[in-house]
Amino acid sequence: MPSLPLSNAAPLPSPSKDKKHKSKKEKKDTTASNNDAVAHQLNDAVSDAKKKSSKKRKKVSSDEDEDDQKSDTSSELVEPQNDEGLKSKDKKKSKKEKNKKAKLDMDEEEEEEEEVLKKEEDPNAITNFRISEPLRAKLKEKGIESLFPIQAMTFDIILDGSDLVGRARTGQGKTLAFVLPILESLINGPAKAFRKTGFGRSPTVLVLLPTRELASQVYADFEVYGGAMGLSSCCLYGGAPYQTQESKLRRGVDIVVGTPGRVKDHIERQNIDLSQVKFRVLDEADEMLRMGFVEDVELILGKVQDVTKVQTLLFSATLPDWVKHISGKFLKPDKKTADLVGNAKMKASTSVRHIVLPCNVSARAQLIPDIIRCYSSGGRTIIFTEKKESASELAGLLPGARALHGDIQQSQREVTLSGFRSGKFMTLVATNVAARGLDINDVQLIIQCEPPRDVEAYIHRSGRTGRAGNTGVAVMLYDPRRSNVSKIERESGVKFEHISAPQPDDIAKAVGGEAAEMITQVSDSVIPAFKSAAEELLNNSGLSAADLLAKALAKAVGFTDIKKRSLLTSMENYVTLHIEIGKPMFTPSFVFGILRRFLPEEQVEAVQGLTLTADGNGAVFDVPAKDLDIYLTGQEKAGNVRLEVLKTLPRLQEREQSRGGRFGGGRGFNDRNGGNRFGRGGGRNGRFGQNDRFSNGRGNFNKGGKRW
Ligand SMILES: Nc1ncnc2c1ncn2[C@@H]1O[C@H](COP(=O)(O)OP(=O)(O)OP(=O)(O)O)[C@@H](O)[C@H]1O
Repeated sequence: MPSLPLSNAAPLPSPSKDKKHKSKKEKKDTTASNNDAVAHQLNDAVSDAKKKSSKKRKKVSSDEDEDDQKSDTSSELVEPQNDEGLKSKDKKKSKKEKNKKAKLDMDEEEEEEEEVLKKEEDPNAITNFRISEPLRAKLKEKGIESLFPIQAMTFDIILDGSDLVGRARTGQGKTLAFVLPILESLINGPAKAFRKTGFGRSPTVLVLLPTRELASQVYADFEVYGGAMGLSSCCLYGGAPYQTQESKLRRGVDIVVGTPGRVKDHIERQNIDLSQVKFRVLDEADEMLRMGFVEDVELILGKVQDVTKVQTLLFSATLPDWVKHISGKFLKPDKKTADLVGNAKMKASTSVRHIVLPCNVSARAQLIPDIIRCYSSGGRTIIFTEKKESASELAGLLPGARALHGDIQQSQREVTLSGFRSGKFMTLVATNVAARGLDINDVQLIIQCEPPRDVEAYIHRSGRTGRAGNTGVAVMLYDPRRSNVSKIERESGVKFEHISAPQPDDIAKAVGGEAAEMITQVSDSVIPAFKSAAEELLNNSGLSAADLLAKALAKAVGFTDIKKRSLLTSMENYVTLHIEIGKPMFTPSFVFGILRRFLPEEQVEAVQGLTLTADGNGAVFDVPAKDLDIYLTGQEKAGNVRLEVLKTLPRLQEREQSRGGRFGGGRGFNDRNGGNRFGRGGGRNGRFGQNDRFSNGRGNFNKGGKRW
């Protein structure tokens, strides 16, 4: 299979773009870029033009200066003007107009020069591609002046008619990588000849995506850019009324974007004729095929009349081997591959700070608001839970948060997502329904409540931030006793930053400035009104003015109390201890045996999260802060046992999860008693059964499970 270079470097536009469909200007430019001699000439021309332009600029500005000086002098005249004066003013006026015209001509010339320079400096400038004027204008309007690497790399391949498998990290613009060349092909390229026109026309483009939200996002892009080219689109997804979709299809559309379930329904209802489709796109292909949609996808794609005349494109940030294997089913043997991830170790977004933080299930709800305070930079946060119920429950516990998952009615899902996009609320708690593809402005922080079951989910969830060259933070909570953090680290190539729960100092640092700002913004008009109460407080509280002000600052940002958290489970009012006995420790039950030798049963029972250290020489566990002395004095009776309060958490032994078995399943966010407290044994099987998955257009996302 022909494969393109595995590199992250912005590729040069390929020579193939010179073959067809060029405007005069593009022809000139692209030919130059592919021919050294011409390139030289172009360079010379550019520098000549630059010189000329700077000379001209100098001339115009000196004329202007002169003129300005003269007019400055004349403006000093306050006497009524005689004829001479008027004549000289007319002269000046016409000179000024001439200069103005020269300046306008210059502006145009300069603009053109700038374009030439841009093309020279940036090989990915949109002017270097066969992108026609209306599309260029729309891209410019959206602030897009140059293509991202995956777009530049695949533009010609797609426009010239090849099937393609495309992979680039999250947020690198894969959507426009297929939208732009498809649109150009329909209007000015090979697909133009085949495109149906007129009322009731059948679609030429079919794009399939795994979720409704993603379908409507990609549809929006086709509306914007396709609309600029006079093409119409429709979006078919479940949970929305059939009627509107049907009437759009009846009127005829050029592009259909949808989820497999609803598209299949329309086929069965004979609402849609896919026989004339010339482009088939599988976006987030691996997810769609993994979710048991293979048969539906096959059925839908199989509706085209002549498969040899159809171009098929497959895109994702993750393309596991089994997808590459299956792609042979849908794509032609001479398909091209554009892989910007390739064999690179790092598969996840490189503009995201990837962090892991140990946390007991019961501590999540209290911990998350502080993580948001410390890491969201005031932007939006998306929190991922494994289960739908957990998403609803957590959204209910976090002020100003809303839930998004497959059990929520479609109309509500849309309201929620648009509220989040528009900034009506800043925290979204979602299942994997929001993991793929969603592109939401200013998402600064991703929190995953526990490690996902596979590396692809980690890559996509963390990729909801750090998009299009921006940076972001992804924090993953985990239970060190039973997590698959190392597996995710290994498979994603991410080097996780290990941190502990934010402590009062961290929180104060994060929100102290905001609190001070709030106080200083209060008008001085309040002082006379509140002064006597303030003085009374100062005199009677026994606290200094600074202490009282500290309290006021805390209260201004919502704190009436601030507690230390343990390093191990992130639980409030717990302290993390380290135990050593001068020889290796192999199992948690062995450590419990040791504790029983010198502690009353009640204290042993109160131990939380006991985990062996990675070096095998000790263990760590949490104890209630109020009983710390009982533990520390207890050790004095126990010979070679050394207990100490930890300041930083050492690397811990991880017990990797087997597929399908997870820890802590079914426990609520506030349930301290459920689950397997001492980490003995594995999780509960069937954790990823039916109710763990989000639903598709027909509520059956999980019908087949992974089959490849
Ligand atoms: N050439 C470009 N210049 C500037 N911004 C761009 C360009 N191309 C795309 N973008 C913006 O980059 C963002 C990410 O694009 P897109 O959603 O297509 O990424 P993606 O690679 O499909 O990500 P994911 O794998 O998460 O689905 C979008 O906001 C998009 O508008």
